Amino acid sequence: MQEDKAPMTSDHSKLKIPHVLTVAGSDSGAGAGIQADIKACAARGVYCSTVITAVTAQNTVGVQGVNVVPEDFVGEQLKSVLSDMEVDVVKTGMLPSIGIVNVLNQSLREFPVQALVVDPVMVSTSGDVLAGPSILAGFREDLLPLADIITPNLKEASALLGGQQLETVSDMRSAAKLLHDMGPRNVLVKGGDLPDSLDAVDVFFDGQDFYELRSSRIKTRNTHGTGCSLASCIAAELAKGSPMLQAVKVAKRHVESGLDYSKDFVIGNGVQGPFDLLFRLKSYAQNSWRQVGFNPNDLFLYAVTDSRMNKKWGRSITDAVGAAIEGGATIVQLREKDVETQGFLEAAKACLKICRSHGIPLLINDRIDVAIACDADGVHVGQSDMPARIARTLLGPEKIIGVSCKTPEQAHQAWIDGADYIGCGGVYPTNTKENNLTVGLDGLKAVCVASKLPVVAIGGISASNACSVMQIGVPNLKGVAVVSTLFDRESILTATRELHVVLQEAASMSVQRTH
Ligand SMILES: Cc1ncc(COP(=O)(O)OP(=O)(O)O)c(N)n1
Ligand SMILES: Cc1nc(C(=O)O)sc1CCOP(=O)(O)O
Ligand SMILES: [Mg+2]
Repeated sequence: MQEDKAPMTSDHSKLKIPHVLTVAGSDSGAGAGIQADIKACAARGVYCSTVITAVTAQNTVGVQGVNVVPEDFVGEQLKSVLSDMEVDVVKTGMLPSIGIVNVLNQSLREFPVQALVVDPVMVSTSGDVLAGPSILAGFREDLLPLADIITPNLKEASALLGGQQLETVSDMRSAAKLLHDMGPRNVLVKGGDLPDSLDAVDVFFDGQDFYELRSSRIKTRNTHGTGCSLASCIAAELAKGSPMLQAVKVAKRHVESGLDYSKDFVIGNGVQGPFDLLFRLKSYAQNSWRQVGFNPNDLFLYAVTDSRMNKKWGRSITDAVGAAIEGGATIVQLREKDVETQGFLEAAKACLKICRSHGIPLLINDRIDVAIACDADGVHVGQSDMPARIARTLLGPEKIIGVSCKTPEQAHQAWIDGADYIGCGGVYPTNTKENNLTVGLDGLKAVCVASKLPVVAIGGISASNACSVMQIGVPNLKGVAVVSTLFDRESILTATRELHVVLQEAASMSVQRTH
């Protein structure tokens, strides 16, 4: 042992991460199996280790091949993880041989865990058989009695019950009861394939009470992996310490949202596509997988909307935003102070469409919730709004965050908090924002000089004074943000064009000065 190395410590009290071990097959198409389990646990914020029982060649068409991992090596993987890594919950998926069922059984007796979730995978959703009838006996005799919950679909429940037909919710209740008699402490019979059912109904039985868990049926071909993901979400919630029914309900809701978010994905040519539980992929649904990121030059002509002005001139917010973009606005902020949340969200979605079609970023003033709900490009917050640091946590690393600052200290804090730019004002007195402190050109300059972030000037700026603002001679002042100059005018298009011309002239003058 090297003398200068710090001794290993076994102090695990620092942060115990909930841990699910999934014992399942690999799905090369990554919709189901081990891949789905890892995604589900990640989405639920739980660590996931893996024991691979088989490697399958599969895609959206079906299963083309299965290579079963020798049972000794499954045992070796189980021992590696269970002997060392403090697993809370074991979740099983594809167990393709009776030998593997036996090895698992022995391992669980040697290394007991808090809970065992058994998803009795036998037939893939494409109809391919993943575990033959010989395994049924192993399931029934060895695994079900150890399980805290089993999660069969209708076909699997029927197979475990010797081929009994299950066609109604009442059949599902009887099946849940019979399966419960085989030893598991809880049973969830999934009714996704129930004929003539408008809702998706699952029956949960805890040995005493039945619960019919209903949700609306989401029309999509992308359902491959829902079973594995549901069982993994249940395991993840149990690992966090949730009671069983609560874990099942949360998992079901999570899978439903995943189905909804990924319902329009086009992956593969087969009849059944994968769905994805990593919600951030939802932005794919809006085609916003374009490269994202903040370009400080976008602050050049920053249009900030105002619902009162639109009302006064009798125009819709979408017309206002469209005209500002046509006139040369390079970024748009929706600052709708007196609209209700639902109206704001609808307006934001409509404006986002227009902005995306022109490659113009759209930010939301104050309302992080609305920005998240419509997947806007970012937010602008002031000193008494949601702190930028928290906004960053909520919005993630890619979204744009702007912060209003009137002093160098605030500018420094905005940088520490992970903001992308600073809005500094009021440069001049303004009627748009009540009781706004005017900092003047000197105040603007002091903030720009202190700021490590790009700055946009705001407050009382118009085509007649924008040139003086841009000429204060600091390289990180990137543009002006304006409300009334654009939106309290008869023609937004003309007003934006006028300001754009002035800003371009100011920019070319500053280029001439530096040469
Ligand atoms: C670009 C830009 N700069 C400053 C502000 C003002 O934000 P805030 O101080 O939060 O005031 P309200 O706009 O919320 O009244 C801004 N909106 N945009
Ligand atoms: C929204 C806002 N913030 C300001 C600040 O000083 O932070 S001034 C302001 C209003 C800007 O409107 P107009 O362009 O009509 O003067
Ligand atoms: Mg604000």
